[in-house]
Amino acid sequence: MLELVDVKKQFPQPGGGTLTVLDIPKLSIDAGEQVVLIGRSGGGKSTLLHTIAGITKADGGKVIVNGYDIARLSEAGRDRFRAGAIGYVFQTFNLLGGFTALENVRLGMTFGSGRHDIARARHLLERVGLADRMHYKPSQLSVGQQQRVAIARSLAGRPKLLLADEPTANIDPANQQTIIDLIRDTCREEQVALLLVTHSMQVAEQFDRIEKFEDLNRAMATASI
Ligand SMILES: Nc1ncnc2c1ncn2[C@@H]1O[C@H](COP(=O)(O)OP(=O)(O)OP(=O)(O)O)[C@@H](O)[C@H]1O
Repeated sequence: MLELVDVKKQFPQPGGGTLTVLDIPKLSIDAGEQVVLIGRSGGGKSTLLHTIAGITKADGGKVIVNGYDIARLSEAGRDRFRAGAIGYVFQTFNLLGGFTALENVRLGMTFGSGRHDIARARHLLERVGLADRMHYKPSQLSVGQQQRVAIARSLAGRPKLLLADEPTANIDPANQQTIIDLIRDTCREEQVALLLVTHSMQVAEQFDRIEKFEDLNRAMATASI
């Protein structure tokens, strides 16, 4: 369902020169598989997730999601493809502050199917335990509840792949495991493949497949001037 081949990404640096952040010969994830990615801070894990999602365009190589090489698509094409095939859970949730939980989840469907499936939005919010908070805005929700809305939104467009970038980084320890369980269980139920980045070994050890970023990536973020 996901296959990366010789994916490269460089960034021009503010002080001059270029930083090679990604040089990944190969990474594959099967349909419905759950993979955890660990690695040192600043190594390029978020850049990898952005590249898989098509938020960032790879400089070279293939990023094949569901049979399509998104590295060959235009920015608009990547945006459309992402909306229909990929869910994303951000560290900082990225909810729209002016909209309720239900509206945020419905907006997650807009680009994918072009339809607002209100029943599905409600179902997802019920699934993440927010049946009684659907009409609350993000500022009226706890941080953990906001992340639950973000999880519901990420699945709204019926993605085949969910990318979760340190989804518990801003959650208090007592609620971290609940969020991890929620992501893993809903992915299983919806047969969504999962690639989850974490700094927590306690979280990583729960996965059958642990990938170390340093083993995947030849670049190791060394600057060349
Ligand atoms: N748009 C950009 N322009 C220039 N450099 C960038 C850009 N985006 C990321 N970088 C650099 O790429 C490197 C990798 O960043 P990235 O955010 O992918 O790391 P990370 O592994 O996700 O880190 P963390 O675990 O701390 O979140 C960093 O050194 C960062 O400064």
